[in-house]
Amino acid sequence: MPDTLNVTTHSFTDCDALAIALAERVAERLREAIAERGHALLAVSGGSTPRHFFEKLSREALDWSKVQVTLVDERWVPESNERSNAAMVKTLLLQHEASTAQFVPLYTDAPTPEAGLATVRTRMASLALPFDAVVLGMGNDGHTASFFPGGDRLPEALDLNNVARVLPMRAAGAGEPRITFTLPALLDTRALFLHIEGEAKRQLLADARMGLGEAANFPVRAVLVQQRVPVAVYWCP
Ligand SMILES: O=C(O)[C@H](O)[C@@H](O)[C@H](O)[C@H](O)COP(=O)(O)O
Repeated sequence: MPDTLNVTTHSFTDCDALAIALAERVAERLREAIAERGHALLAVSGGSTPRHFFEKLSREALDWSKVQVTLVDERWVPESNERSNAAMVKTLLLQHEASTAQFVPLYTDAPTPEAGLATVRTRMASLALPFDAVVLGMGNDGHTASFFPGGDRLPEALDLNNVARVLPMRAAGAGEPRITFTLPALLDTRALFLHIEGEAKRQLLADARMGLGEAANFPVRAVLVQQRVPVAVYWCP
């Protein structure tokens, strides 16, 4: 059901149905890209929400050897750390059918994201942009990717005229330093999904979209009000 010009919400009665539907939709985009261009590029989120979606997507039959997978953002921790998004993607997504996909990490072994930035930028320059699908999540504080409220480089990250694709980000609510694709980089996609679960996030997203109260300043609002690419919200209770 279209909510506004740019946001369409797909609501599911249970989260298993959502994971199946989102996996099918993303797989379809990847197959189309491979048919049209010979390769596909997918960016996914970390955090806890996408786990079930990753498992479903990993079983989708397509030529995964032609797919590059990266993250919309990463916590600056090695893969041995349980908070590593890369480790989760490798375990839950790059298995089964998807085991032959090429993973392009945002993390390097530099001590900080600032110190690793040049290496990450070089690595990301090899991506065959635009993305074919970007799957965002959202935190309870209204962040998406690493666009955290109060983030030290938030204005730069949300600046639609910024030519930088990746930026370090530090914020009180982030847990650890982060590295993130910028908003204009993430909007350079053929399909944009926002996957959220639970009533609290549904309400928060609705408030952010309407610009109500505290949510008017939540970074996720920048994704909802931009007019570059339609947003498909996938929600389950
Ligand atoms: O590294 C991360 O933290 C994510 O990429 C982040 O942007 C995530 O999407 C939200 O924090 C939601 O996280 P949950 O799914 O755990 O609520």
